[in-house]
Amino acid sequence: MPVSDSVDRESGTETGGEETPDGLPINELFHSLQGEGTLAGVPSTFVRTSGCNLRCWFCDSYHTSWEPTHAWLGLEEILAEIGTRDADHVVLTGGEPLLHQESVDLLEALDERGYHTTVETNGTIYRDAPIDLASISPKLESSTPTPERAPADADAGEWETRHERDRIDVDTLARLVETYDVQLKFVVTDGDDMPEILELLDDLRDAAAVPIRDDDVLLMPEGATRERLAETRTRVADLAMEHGFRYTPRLHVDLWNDAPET
Ligand SMILES: C[S@@+](CC[C@H](N)C(=O)[O-])C[C@H]1O[C@@H](n2cnc3c(N)ncnc32)[C@H](O)[C@@H]1O
Ligand SMILES: Nc1nc2[nH]cc(C(=O)O)c2c(=O)[nH]1
Ligand code: SF4
Ligand SMILES: [Mg+2]
Repeated sequence: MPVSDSVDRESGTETGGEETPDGLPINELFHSLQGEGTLAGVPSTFVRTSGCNLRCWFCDSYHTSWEPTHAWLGLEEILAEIGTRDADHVVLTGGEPLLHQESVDLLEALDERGYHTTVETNGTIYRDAPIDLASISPKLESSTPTPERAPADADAGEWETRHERDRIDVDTLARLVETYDVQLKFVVTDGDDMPEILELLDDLRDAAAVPIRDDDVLLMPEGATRERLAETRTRVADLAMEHGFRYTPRLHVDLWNDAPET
């Protein structure tokens, strides 16, 4: 299903009202290899919902956050599309997929059908759902859309404040790590990001009733393009080795650069 370049129906979460029942705003749905994290390389079907409660300046899924577009698909339509792909792993991503109550229904239906589910989330929203891997990417200060960093054509104004206010919620993160198998996947540019990661891990380890292993912590280089990744990845790999955390590549960027549906 190609990237949607329009909005075919208003989403409740975007208008501040109730979500329209039975369905989700879908930006794209495609088959690829999981490009990030502990399951990198696994053939997977990606379902990308539209709409996000944050606005990272570097967001590689601009059409789900800064300029959200979608086609509204019913759950049965989404399941049928997934069924046509030859993969038993499904990655629910966005935007922020846990904004939508209907994501829980989709995850339940996928679980009933025997799929392995990964949810890519910024970790600011908790929902109770059958999630096999919660792939949490807490957003660091370096993601905030300051005037210097915000996309040139974007209406950044109030988003700088909202992003900074909402990007970290330790209690929600603790609940997620207590409930699900998790990976904590930090987007890193350079060593300046490390003190904040270490401090957040300290806070989270204090707050959570389960251990968080260094093995559950992944450093991922910032970069939506091959050119940008070439600048960041060696530095980030060195930081991972220095701190005893994992490094994750962005295989899809290496393979297909920033092409849609990859
Ligand atoms: C588009 S987000 C959607 C899921 C959720 N909103 C989140 O941020 O985790 C999917 C993944 O891409 C990562 N990401 C987005 N833009 C990136 C960039 N420019 N460089 C590296 N990772 C990026 C996010 O941190 C997240 O792990
Ligand atoms: N191949 C591929 N792997 C991914 N892993 C997480 C992604 C995401 O955007 O959430 C993603 C993506 O967009 N493409
Ligand atoms: S939280 Fe995820 S989808 Fe939202 S702006 Fe940041 S990277 Fe993009
Ligand atoms: Mg992506």
